[in-house]
Amino acid sequence: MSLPPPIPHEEAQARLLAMAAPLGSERRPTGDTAGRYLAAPLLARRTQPPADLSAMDGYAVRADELTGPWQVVGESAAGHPFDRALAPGEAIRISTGALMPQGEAAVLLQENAEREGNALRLNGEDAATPRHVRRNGLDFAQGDALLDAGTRLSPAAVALALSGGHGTLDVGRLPRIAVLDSGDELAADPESVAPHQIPASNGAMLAAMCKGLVSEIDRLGPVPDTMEAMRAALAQADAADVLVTSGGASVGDHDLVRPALEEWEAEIAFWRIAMKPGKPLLIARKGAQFVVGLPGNPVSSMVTAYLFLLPLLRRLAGAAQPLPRAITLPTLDALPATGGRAELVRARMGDGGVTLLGQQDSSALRALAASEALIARPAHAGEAKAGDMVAVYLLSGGGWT
Ligand SMILES: Nc1nc2c(c(=O)[nH]1)N[C@H]1C(S)=C(S)[C@@H](COP(=O)(O)OP(=O)(O)OC[C@H]3O[C@@H](n4cnc5c(N)ncnc54)[C@H](O)[C@@H]3O)O[C@H]1N2
Ligand code: MOO
Repeated sequence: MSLPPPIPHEEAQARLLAMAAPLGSERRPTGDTAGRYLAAPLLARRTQPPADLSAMDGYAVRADELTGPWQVVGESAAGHPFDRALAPGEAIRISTGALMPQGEAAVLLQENAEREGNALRLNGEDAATPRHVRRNGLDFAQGDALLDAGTRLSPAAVALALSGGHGTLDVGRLPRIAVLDSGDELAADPESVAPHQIPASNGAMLAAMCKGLVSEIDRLGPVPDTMEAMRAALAQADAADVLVTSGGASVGDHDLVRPALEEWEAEIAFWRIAMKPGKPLLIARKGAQFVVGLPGNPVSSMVTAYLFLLPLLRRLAGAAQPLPRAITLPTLDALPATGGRAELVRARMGDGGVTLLGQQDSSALRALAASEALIARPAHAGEAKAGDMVAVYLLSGGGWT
């Protein structure tokens, strides 16, 4: 069999994303949209703050009377405004977030005031100042652009949308996926594993990675290495927007994913990527459905899911920027020169940089579970010395999922 030459992973990512478009949108209560992607630009429906507010607890005074003394004539509490301008010599009690009185006014901090009955004066510390006033529209004004289409709704973005007067939001519809484990050696029950078997672990790992980006996950398999079994399993994947397979993607006699997909009438878009781990990655389409065929080795499966599957799901869910973002950090260890494939090296965060994990075999789950970052080394790179800057994807506490 003559094999297609492996393509660079950046090119493969671009080709995959160019094939995909957002699935459409649905309207959801804003409070339920964290993690979703905004389907349209969001404009403010109101101004925030809607009036000048006090930023501190204390007293509101006239802006032309910053040193007093004053007479306290009332109060503005949050939600209970004082509804007139101050006359000369007047002050009102004011709390943080409460409306300032009408007219130009300033705030005297409570800690800087001395009060006896309603008589109020400075206590020798700072005078009243307009700096403690939050001006009308400080955050945004009605009609301002708050968020772009395709933005991921972080918890803060949800708060912003609510503050902007939006009780519901149009967000991208989430894809439905099927995740298929394949291989004769896989045991479904990790507590009952014959010596010639290993527990099926990729499906659960992949499902966990996709959670939050999908509406439903159908788990299929483990599917034995026969065309009949594969045929039966694929027949159950018809409702999925994306079918994810792991294993059986390489060139062995029992690697049936590709022939089974072809028989299922999926069209192979590309197969084989110049990256380590992850060379046998396969992308196919059946009508509007995508197939992401991940390599079976657990590390290869995870890394290719991170670089291809999750970006595809994000794009389908409406993300404007679906790819993970690498940052640059010093490597604390020397790294060997690379060959013809880009390398994704499992690493941990160290003191002032990244440090590589000892076991880099693509079957090694212990090192994978310990990894907090992937160092991305280009193909044909020379040796890196300790202290050299390298591109890093953060998987833990900052993973761009
Ligand atoms: N002659 C060649 N052999 C191989 C090549 C190659 O280019 N030429 N590529 C190697 C690379 S790179 C990888 S990666 C593997 C991937 O092969 P497959 O995708 O066909 O995966 P399998 O052979 O089915 O399985 C590999 C490995 O992973 C274990 N596995 C599979 N599925 C699961 C699962 N759901 N849970 C846990 N573990 C799983 C499986 O038992 C194998 O140990 O091919 C190389 N070979
Ligand atoms: O690419 Mo395989 O994924 O090297 O083990």
